[in-house]
Amino acid sequence: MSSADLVVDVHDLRMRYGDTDVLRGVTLRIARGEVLTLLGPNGAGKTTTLEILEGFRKRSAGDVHVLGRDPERADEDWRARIGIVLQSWRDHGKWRVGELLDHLGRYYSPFSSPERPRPYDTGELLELVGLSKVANRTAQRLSGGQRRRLDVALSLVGRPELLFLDEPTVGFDPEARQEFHDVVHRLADLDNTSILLTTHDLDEAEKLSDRTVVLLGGRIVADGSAAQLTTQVAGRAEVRYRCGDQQLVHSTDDVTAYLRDLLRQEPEVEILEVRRASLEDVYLEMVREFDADQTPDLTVVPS
Ligand SMILES: Nc1ncnc2c1ncn2[C@@H]1O[C@H](COP(=O)(O)OP(=O)(O)OP(=O)(O)O)[C@@H](O)[C@H]1O
Repeated sequence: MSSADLVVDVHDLRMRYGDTDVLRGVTLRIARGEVLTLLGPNGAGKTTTLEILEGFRKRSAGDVHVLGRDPERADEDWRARIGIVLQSWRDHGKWRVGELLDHLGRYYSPFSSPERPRPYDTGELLELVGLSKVANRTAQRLSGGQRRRLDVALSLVGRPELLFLDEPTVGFDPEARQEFHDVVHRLADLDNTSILLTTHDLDEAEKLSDRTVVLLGGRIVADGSAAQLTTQVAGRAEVRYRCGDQQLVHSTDDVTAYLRDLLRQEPEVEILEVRRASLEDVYLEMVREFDADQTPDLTVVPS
């Protein structure tokens, strides 16, 4: 990957609060258009990492480049290219949703370019986040889920190249969550937006991201697509099927070969199901091993 394709390039990032080392050498790269989920238990240092990359927190050591710049020394021009979900608009609850987006969007006009027109057209943005019907409602009269969508809309108003989302779907109902997932997919596909998100929802990580990294003990202990992590860390899959009146279960690490033989030898097979370990199974196993003070199975998949 050339450095021009990298939106985030972090090497040996360290963060110490008092005498506690929270990040102990994080190395992480994110490519343009990539959606990456950062997983880790409470207190692992996810928010700290995001805040360092956003330029809101000074790191203790390490090299950090975001959109080619060191966030600690970046200017307004750089800031206009990243999207952060803030809740500061909540001081402006009397504004109507559409007007608030129009108003804050004006800040981004000087940073517009032919490839990336800024700001986002308000109508399009309202449509994208599913707030068109409440465009004329004041922000303070929105429901909790709608407020969260407005948070996201405001982070997108400058059509960011890189978007940071810290636990974006907390408090969403299943439908809002699904709609939000569609927004993330559209941003990555249509606008080539790179997205770094944190979540505690493993299903969400699996559905949304191209890559998942797991932060444990201040380091990244696994890095790969959900499929890579589940196959390489968990390995075997379970095949269940019914044959006559028998229900059978077989564990294998070569599902394709096993199924080929099975179907040749047992034409009566029905209700066939293949189950691989989910990302959640793999992640919980890593955390359990870590908590038990064992070295987790450090499978690092080269990106
Ligand atoms: N300003 C600070 N001063 C001292 N310690 C801090 C500070 N900010 C965070 N910490 C500590 O650093 C650790 C990592 O915190 P951080 O918020 O980055 O974790 P997290 O992975 O985002 O957790 P969560 O999943 O609970 O949001 C925690 O132990 C936290 O108490």
